[in-house]
Amino acid sequence: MKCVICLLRKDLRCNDHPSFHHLVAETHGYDNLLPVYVFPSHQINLSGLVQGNDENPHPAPTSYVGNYSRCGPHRAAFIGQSVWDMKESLEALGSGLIIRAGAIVDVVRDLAKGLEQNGYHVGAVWMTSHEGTEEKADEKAVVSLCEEIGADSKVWVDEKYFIDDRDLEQTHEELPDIFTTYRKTCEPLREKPRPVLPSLEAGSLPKFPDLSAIPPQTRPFVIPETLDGLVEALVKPVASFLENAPEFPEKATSAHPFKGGETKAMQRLLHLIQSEGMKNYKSTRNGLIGTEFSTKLSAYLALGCITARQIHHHLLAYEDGTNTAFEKVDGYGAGENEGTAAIRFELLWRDYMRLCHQKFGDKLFRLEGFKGYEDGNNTAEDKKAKWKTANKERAPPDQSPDPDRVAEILKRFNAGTTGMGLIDAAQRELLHTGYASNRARQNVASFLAKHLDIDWRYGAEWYEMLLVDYDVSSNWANWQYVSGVGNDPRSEVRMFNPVKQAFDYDKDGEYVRSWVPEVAGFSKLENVFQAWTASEKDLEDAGLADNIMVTDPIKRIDFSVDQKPIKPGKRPFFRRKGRSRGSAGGGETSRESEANAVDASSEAQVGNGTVAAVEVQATQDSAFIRDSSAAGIGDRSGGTTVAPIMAETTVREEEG
Ligand SMILES: Cc1cc2nc3c(=O)[nH]c(=O)nc-3n(C[C@H](O)[C@H](O)[C@H](O)COP(=O)(O)OP(=O)(O)OC[C@H]3O[C@@H](n4cnc5c(N)ncnc54)[C@H](O)[C@@H]3O)c2cc1C
Repeated sequence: MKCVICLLRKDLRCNDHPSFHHLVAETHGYDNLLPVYVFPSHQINLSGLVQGNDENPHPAPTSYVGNYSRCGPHRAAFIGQSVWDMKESLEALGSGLIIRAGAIVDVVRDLAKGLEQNGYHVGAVWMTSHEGTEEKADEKAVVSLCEEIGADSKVWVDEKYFIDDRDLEQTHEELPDIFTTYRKTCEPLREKPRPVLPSLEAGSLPKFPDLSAIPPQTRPFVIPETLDGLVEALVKPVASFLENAPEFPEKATSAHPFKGGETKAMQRLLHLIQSEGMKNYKSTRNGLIGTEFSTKLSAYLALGCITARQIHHHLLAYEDGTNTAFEKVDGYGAGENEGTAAIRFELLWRDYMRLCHQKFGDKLFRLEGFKGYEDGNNTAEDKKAKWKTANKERAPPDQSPDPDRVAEILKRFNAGTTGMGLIDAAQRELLHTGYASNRARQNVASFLAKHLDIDWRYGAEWYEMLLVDYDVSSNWANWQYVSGVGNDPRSEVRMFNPVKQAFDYDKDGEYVRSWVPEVAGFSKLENVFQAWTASEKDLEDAGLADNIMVTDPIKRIDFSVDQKPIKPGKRPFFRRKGRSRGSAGGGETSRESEANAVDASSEAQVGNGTVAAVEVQATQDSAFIRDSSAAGIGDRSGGTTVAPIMAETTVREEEG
């Protein structure tokens, strides 16, 4: 009996799955199909799956710069749920899923050998292509193994993206370095995705092999027999990742309480259309609190529980009025609207991040980013020297702040005790829930890379550990973008003012108050967003006078809503050294100006016990002149002339 092994990785869905579809719709010559998922030892800590007193033969996978776990508890649970859902869905279709742990190629070798011994000939191993150095190495290893054992191999195109790779206008090398230029080659976006593949019907897949013929999981691992058991085993070794982590605050709620899997992904998608979440997306996407402000589809997309074209397809049905399930929704049958267009735009960003990864390869993980050291006006030495590290071996002898201080800052950055309210709230939300909004992520990345000048890869790796929706391309390329080493054409001058951002996007301080309960009692927003600005009395009343966020904030930003610098008298623990600069008013327009102007030339030193000068003064208005005529849906900048000192600080955008 001829069997094909279908190795699943980040394609954890039954529907709109090319290789399953092929097995149902085309002639192929396989009698049996064995779907397999392997928890990969190089990315997930497998110690919780080890039986008895045996030892895990694989070292705990940790990151390169920060030595953090590669996959933390939130994503470990989400992956476990997604795999289990896949198993149940395949069983409902009359097939099944074998779950294994270890090195992918070893698992495939063992399975192929055992199946051959039990009367099944493994004719082929199929897998879907995924980005990532390790993913590519696994693909190569499996292809070599197939050559060794005389089986065919096939690496399928990853079809979970918006525009199919085969329909792109350009090769990887030709990919424009500016998103807008790329986007223009794809318009109109609504016409670009391929149709979704037909749903699978029960009994349509080739037969699952006899269970008795499938070799068991090799020692020392044991795969639990229940979902709860599996999730517990995956989470256990990585559950504790931060000493003295702040407690989950009583008043905070997770924006991402969702469970993994194709079934949940589809439920979420239908809910988003039926609740008008998609229609209203453009105006709500910058929210910070609750489940409804953006789609929360990212984790499902990252694991391939859903494809971007499935999202598009359902939006089409709503826009074209072809699915009565949506007939009561405002805008049914009325064509593309602002919200649905904006979703497509974001999905294209996701495509673009992956294409950049393909174009630049391992530069994705380098400190100097896609840009490299030779780009721009600065020398390679200047560029290298900008980045502070906690690594004593790599730090130059005169690094300021020194590596110990950087290590301390990083601990506080990770724990959310920097004293910068928005950043602390975002970091605490992340560590408790595995999610933070795009707005919060941009601010966090900008804070680390542009305000503190710390090697941005610490942040990217921390995100890699904690994000439930971690995706190698989206995470690292976004970190590069915000850190100014990636594909942001105005990266040198663009940075976020996290205080102004908090005033703009957390208007009542609800987000910061809920995740940083220490500051919840302050009545003035500026105190909520930077506790050190509170009066001595208010600090005493709040029990914060000796709190490190007040006595040693990592950064102080001189910002007030009335555009007046904060008076020195209001800073009880703050010795002002420098003169802050004023800024010209300008006025931001629309969603395009997503960040806010700061004086990049008055950048701070990282606080060093004794406090640095007042580094940044920002006003509510940013000082740039905008030609808003160029901005359309999705365009976040339009043509922009940047004023000499103050710079526009939009997010992720685009050509000037
Ligand atoms: C520093 C940083 C790190 C990030 N790391 C990741 C990551 O590891 N994985 C990830 O999926 N996204 C990442 N993003 C992008 C974005 O923040 C998330 O996709 C988004 O917040 C997820 O929430 P959502 O699904 O509700 O998004 P929505 O606002 O509902 O957007 C819809 C979908 O569009 C895509 N999308 C939206 N914004 C972006 C973007 N900037 N880049 C790429 N795709 C986007 C996502 O697939 C998202 O699910 C990162 C952004 C920043 C600034």
